[in-house]
Amino acid sequence: MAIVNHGRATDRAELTDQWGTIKRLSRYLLHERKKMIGIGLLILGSTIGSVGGPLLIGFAIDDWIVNQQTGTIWPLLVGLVSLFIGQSVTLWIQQFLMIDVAQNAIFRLRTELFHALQQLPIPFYDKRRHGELMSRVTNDVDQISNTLNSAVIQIVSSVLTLGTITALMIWLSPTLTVITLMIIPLMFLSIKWITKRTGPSFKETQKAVGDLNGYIEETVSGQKLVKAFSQEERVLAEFEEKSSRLKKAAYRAQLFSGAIPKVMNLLNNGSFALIAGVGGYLALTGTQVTVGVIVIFVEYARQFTRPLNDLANQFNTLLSAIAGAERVFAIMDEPKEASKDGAKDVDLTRGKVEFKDISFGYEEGERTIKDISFTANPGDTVAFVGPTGAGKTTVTNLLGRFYEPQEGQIFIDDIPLDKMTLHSTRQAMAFVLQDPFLFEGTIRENIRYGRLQASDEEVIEAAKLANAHRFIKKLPRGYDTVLSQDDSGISQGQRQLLSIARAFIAKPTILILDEATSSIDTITEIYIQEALKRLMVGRTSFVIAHRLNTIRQADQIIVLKDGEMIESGTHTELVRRRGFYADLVEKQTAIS
Ligand SMILES: Nc1ncnc2c1ncn2[C@@H]1O[C@H](COP(=O)(O)OP(=O)(O)OP(=O)(O)O)[C@@H](O)[C@H]1O
Repeated sequence: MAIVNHGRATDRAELTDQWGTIKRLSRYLLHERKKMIGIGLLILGSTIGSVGGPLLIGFAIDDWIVNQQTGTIWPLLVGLVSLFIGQSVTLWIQQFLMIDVAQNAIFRLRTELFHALQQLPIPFYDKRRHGELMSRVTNDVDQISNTLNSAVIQIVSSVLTLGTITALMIWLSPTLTVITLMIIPLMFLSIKWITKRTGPSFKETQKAVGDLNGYIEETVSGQKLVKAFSQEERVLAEFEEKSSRLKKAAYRAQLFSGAIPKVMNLLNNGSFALIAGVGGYLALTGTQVTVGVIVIFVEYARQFTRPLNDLANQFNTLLSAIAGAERVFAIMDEPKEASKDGAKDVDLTRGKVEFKDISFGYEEGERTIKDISFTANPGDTVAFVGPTGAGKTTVTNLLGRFYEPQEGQIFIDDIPLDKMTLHSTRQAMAFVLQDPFLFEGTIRENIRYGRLQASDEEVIEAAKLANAHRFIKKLPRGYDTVLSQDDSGISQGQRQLLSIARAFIAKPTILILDEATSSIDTITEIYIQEALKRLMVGRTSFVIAHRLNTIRQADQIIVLKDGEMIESGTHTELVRRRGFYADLVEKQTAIS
C-alpha cells in the first residue's frame, strides 16, 4: 500500500512539474498577446466552419429529400461553400500567424539559453560534456519549436471542436449522443495505456540523443588522440552501445506512439457502426431521430474522434517537447556567475595581488589548495613551480575568479575580490595559456578579441610587440587569414605568438602565463620568450613555470606540493636553502 501511495505522490509531483513547464513555455508564446488572441479567434472561426457544414447538410437532407420541400436550394449551397472557403482561409491564416509567433518564441528561448550558457560559472562546464550541452541548444530547442509550430493550434482547436460538437449533439439527440460518447472512455483507457509507455521512452530517447552527441563531439575533437592510442575499436564499441541504447528507446517510443492512430481507427469504425445501427432503428421506430440527424451524427462521430486522435498524438509530441523544455529550463535555472551584492566596478591600475590564507577544493570536502598566503607587489613576477597536480593552475584559476575559494580572501590593489565586480577583475587581467584557444575568424579578429575597440593600427602594433607580425605578413592573406578552431595552417608556436598579441592589446595590469610544455622549435621559442619578457614589463605577472631556467629572474618563486606552499623566495635564496626547489633545479640541470 505504501508503495502505491509513494508512486502516486511521484506521479503527482511529475505532473505538477510538467504543468509548471507548460506554463513557463506558454509565457514565451503569450509575449505576443495580440497575435495569440487573433489565432484564438481564427481557430474559433475554423471550428464553426467544420462543425456547421454537417449541420447544414443534415438539415438539407431532411428538408429537401425526406420532406420533399420545394423552393430554391441556392442559399443553402452558398452557405455551405462560404463555410468551407472560410474554414480553409482561417486555417491558413492561423497556421501562418502561429509559425510566426512560435518562431519568435523559439528565438527568445534560444537567445536566453545561450545567454545563460555565457553566464554559467566554469565549475558548471567542468561537470558536463560539451556535446551534451550543445544538444540542448540544438535538439531540445528544435523539438520545442516543432511542437509550438503545430501542437498549440491542434490542441486548442481540438478542445473547441469537441465542446461545440458535444453541445450540438445533445441538442439534436441525447440518445445518439450517449452512444457516440461511449467510445470516449475506451479511447482514454487505450491512450493512457500507450502514453504511460511513450512518456518515459521519449525522455529516455532525448537523454540518449544528448549522450550520443556528447560522445560524437568528444571523439571527433579528440580524433588525433583516438588514432594515436589505437583506440578506434574501443571507441566504436562504446559508440555502438550508446547508439543501440538510443535505438531501443526510440523504437519503444515510436512503436507505442505509432499504435495510437490504429487503435483510434478501430474504435472509430465501431462507433460508426453503432450510430448507423441504433440511429436507423430509432428512425424507423420513432420520431425522435431523422435521416438527416443520423447523417449529422455519423459525420460528427468522425469529427469527434479526429480531435481526440489529434489530442492523443499531440500529447506525445507535447511530452517530448516538455522533456526538452525541462532540460532547457534546468540550464537557465542553474546559478549564474555573479558579482557579490554591493560589488563595485573598480579600475585596477597598480596590480598588487595578495592571497590571504586561501584554501580551496574542486569538490566538497576536498582540499586542492591548502592555506596559501603570498603578496605580489605591482610589477613583480611571481613564478609557481611544483610537480604536476600540485595546484599551480588552480591558484591562477582562483585569481581569475573562475572558482571561489572556500576559505581566505584574495585582494587586488588592497580591495577584496568580492567587493569588486567580476568584470573589473577580469578586465585587469590577460591570460596566455599553454594551449592557446583561437576562435574561428581572421587573425585580426583573434588579436582584437583582447580589446574589441582596438584599431587596425593597434592590432598591428600588438602583433609587432608579440613577434607575430613577421609571420603574419608572410601569409598570403596576412591579417585577413581565416583561422579555424583546430587550424593546422599555423604552428603551435605561432598560435602562442597570436595569443601573446591578444594579451598585448588588452593592456592588462596583471598577466597570467602558463608556459607551453609542448615542444616548439627553438627560433619560435626564442620569439615567444622575447615577446613575453616585453609583455611582462611594468605588469604584475604570474608564471606557471615548467622549465626552471626561464624564471631565474622572478621576484618570487612559490613552490607548491600537494596544494601546499612549501617554499618561497628568489632563485638564489631557494637554491641556497637546498630544499625542494634546489633539488628540482639540480634534477632539471642533470636532464638538460
Ligand atoms: N576542474 C577540476 N575539477 C576537479 N579537479 C580538478 C580540476 N582541475 C584540476 N583538478 C585537480 O586539482 C589538482 C591540482 O590541479 P592543477 O591543474 O592546479 O595542478 P598543476 O600544478 O597546475 O598541474 P600541471 O602542472 O600538471 O598543470 C589535481 O589533482 C587535479 O586533478
